[in-house]
Amino acid sequence: MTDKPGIVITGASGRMGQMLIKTVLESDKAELAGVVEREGHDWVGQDIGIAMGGAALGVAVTDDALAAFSEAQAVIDFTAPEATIAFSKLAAQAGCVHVIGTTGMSDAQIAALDPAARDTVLVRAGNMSLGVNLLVQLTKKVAAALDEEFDIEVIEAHHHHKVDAPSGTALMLGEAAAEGRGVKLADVADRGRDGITGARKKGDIGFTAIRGGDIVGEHDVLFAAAGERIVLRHMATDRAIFARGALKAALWGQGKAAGAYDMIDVLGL
Ligand SMILES: NC(=O)C1=CN([C@@H]2O[C@H](COP(=O)(O)OP(=O)(O)OC[C@H]3O[C@@H](n4cnc5c(N)ncnc54)[C@H](O)[C@@H]3O)[C@@H](O)[C@H]2O)C=CC1
Ligand SMILES: O=C(O)C1=N[C@H](C(=O)O)C[C@H](O)C1
Repeated sequence: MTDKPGIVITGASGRMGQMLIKTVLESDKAELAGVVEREGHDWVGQDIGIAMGGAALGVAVTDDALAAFSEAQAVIDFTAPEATIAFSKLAAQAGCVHVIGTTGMSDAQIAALDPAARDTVLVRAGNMSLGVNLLVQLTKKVAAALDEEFDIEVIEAHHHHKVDAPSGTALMLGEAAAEGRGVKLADVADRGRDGITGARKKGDIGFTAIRGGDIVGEHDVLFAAAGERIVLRHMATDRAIFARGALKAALWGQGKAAGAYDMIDVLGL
């Protein structure tokens, strides 16, 4: 027994799940308390070290999330929307901080997290990296300084496995641009142009999603006016940046009052 917070990673076999497990194992501030995969996955029951192709770690992959959460202080969850909603209820029941990196959640799915946030600390962000959260603040500032003569476009690129578009990060950047402009993103978002779209509507915030190869995650916020352009850019080349941010959030959440938080709160930006 140590006094380091015990962390459970859900979606253990996923791209982020494996990165998160490595990050927790390398940390001297936290311990790996458990790993969860979905029922029927062939990793369930195996030692996580062996499943990941290394030495045994003495932590078995389980599909019993509540049992795993009950032995931990925080859950880091980069899975899928319906799984994340179910985990939010179990994390609240177990009294764990719930760090959510899952993207592609509808407004109704995000609202379904509210009851859990009344009982526990829930930190959710479409991007857990320091760089992107700084970019969010810069985007808000630049959008506030410019008028509608500057067309705002958010362009993102990701690997070919990604299932949701626009990315969670693109939506964070779009929200920041809209907030800077003093408008609601839902009123001005232009997503998925195709065919005879008509000319661009002044004040719209456009989104473009590129999918290909192994791109980790790239985001541009373009402010384009007659005669000049400003581009704010973040390029992720290593998923470790998301995992480090998520672990920071899990540690930050210890002892905090129940509620819904984001990475701007965690990073104090
Ligand atoms: N917020 C951030 O900083 C970042 C967010 N993401 C998001 O994280 C999510 C996962 O991304 P990847 O790891 O690339 O996907 P992935 O497809 O490699 O992994 C998802 C994992 O979740 C597991 N899973 C699904 N349902 C489950 C359930 N009910 N119980 C337990 N496990 C379950 C799957 O079996 C799989 O192992 C996506 O929504 C992605 O957009 C990814 C990178 C950074
Ligand atoms: O699915 C991914 O890979 C990523 N998802 C997040 C998003 O939707 O923005 C964050 C990062 O860009 C990688």
